[in-house]
Amino acid sequence: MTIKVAPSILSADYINLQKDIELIESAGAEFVHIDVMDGMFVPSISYGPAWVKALRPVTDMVLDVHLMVEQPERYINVFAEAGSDIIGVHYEATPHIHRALQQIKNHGIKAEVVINPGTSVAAIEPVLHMVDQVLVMTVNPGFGGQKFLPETLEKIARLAEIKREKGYDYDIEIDGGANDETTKLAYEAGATVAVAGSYVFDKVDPAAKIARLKEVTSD
Ligand SMILES: O=C(CO)[C@@H](O)[C@H](O)COP(=O)(O)O
Ligand SMILES: [Fe+2]
Repeated sequence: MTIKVAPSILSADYINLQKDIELIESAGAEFVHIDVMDGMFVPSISYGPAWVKALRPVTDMVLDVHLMVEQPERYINVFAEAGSDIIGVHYEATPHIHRALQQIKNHGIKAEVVINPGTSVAAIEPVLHMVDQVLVMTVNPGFGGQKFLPETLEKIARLAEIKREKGYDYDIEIDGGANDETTKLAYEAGATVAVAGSYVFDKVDPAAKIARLKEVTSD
């Protein structure tokens, strides 16, 4: 088995996005990670549902939408209708995380709960039975190119333990500062999906970077 790779288009070439999408897909990436930022929950503003709609017909990769927005309930329907396969909502962004996850599932797509580095696994235990994926932020959200926070490894291991104990089958995704070294550590702790933005796109050969993430996690 190897980790599933989810390149984040936050670090892609927006003018030639289709070229980057084709490149990562042919290199074996399973997911494409779409970071939606509202300028409130995080300082940056990125892109909206029109991007998901535009990407849908040009790829078979899983469209993995990470909503970094306040009160994500306001936007779940439009992102689902745009063609998202997975929608992730932050525990910290709504007082109604259970309802937000239900709202995603009502569209017949996968629901993901996301936790910031300062949030414990215990906070989301009551909703783990209903999620398809848990995203452990391995940096504070808002920007690409930050350094992986090693203290998040403990949370990955705890989520893997709960998964085994309770017989859940959610994917455990990491996001932020992923490279060949940090992805290997996260994989060993139990991560099954790695988001990688700058590591994949900032260097000369994205396909080689994807292959490297697969190589360091093959067992
Ligand atoms: O959600 C986010 C940032 O908030 C990410 O998905 C970034 O796009 C990851 O970028 P790298 O740390 O891999 O450069
Ligand atoms: Fe992300």
